[in-house]
Amino acid sequence: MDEEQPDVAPVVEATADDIATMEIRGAAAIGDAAAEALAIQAERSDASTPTAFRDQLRAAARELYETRPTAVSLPNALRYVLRGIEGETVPELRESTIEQAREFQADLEQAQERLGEVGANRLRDGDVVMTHCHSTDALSCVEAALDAGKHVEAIVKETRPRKQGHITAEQLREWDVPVTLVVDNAARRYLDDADHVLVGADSIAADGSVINKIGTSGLAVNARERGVPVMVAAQTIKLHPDTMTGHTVEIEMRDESEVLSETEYADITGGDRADDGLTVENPAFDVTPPRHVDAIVTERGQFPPESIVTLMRELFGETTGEPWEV
Ligand SMILES: O=C(COP(=O)(O)O)[C@H](O)[C@H](O)COP(=O)(O)O
Repeated sequence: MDEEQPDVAPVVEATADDIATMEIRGAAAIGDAAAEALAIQAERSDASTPTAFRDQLRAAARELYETRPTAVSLPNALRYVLRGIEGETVPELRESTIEQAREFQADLEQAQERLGEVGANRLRDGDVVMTHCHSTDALSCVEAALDAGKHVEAIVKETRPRKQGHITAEQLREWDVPVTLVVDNAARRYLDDADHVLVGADSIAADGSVINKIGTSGLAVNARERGVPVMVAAQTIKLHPDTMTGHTVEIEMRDESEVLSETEYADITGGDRADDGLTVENPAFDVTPPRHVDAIVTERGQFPPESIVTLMRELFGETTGEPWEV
């Protein structure tokens, strides 16, 4: 008989679903939502013993962890909360879990602000940035530059297939930043008009490789060829500690329906769904090697990609592991 699964609050399942379906998207937002879900799990737990409480929390963390594999902000958020919990009784454990989650969320917000100030120092008055996908870490650099009185303009890549660039364009227009929206294939042409490529990250590996939205690596290669510096804005929850011990970052493969509608599929195959001659691949992220990155901007300062491992070791030591596993 299956061992009875510990009760997980419905809001945790709803949050996990929102992350998996990208209702909640972007590494920072995903980390924040995971911490929030653990806090609510703790608040609503009906556990009668400390062991039952911890079992429920681990089950909630596993459910959240299994949503999307690439943004390390998700496991880093789960580790931060689960590792910091103290207490002997259920009320003590409940309070400690909520406290840890709120601390993580506050740190996230402060880190993004500090990161923005560091990144803004790299932006001169009148600079043009080219963006890819939608990164709140990257845009915090633009916001800080605007707050410092600098004029910034943006060339925004739409970022197929889900066009997250539209979110970036909307945010920049709210800040009255002039925006030129282009299709992804136009990026190389418009690099001539850009002073920086400014992107975010889902994970940063120990060798300085940057895992971010699909298309980032090609943009970085073109930027290098055009002599446009590539700035990666990534707070330290994006550092992927498992890569210090040789693990690689899983690249999420998303559904073909994001690339091709049923109608388009039928048009191509003449309506023959059984046509196995058509394959649609939809990797959501790619890996940009450190040689194509000029600076990784964090809340702890900026780092050449080759030296990010020193910060990773300082912050994460050798400890990684998955405290949600029984
Ligand atoms: O690749 C994406 C989002 O991918 P998706 O839309 O598939 O989640 C973003 O550039 C990073 O997550 C950084 O975002 P932030 O700086 O906001 O953490």
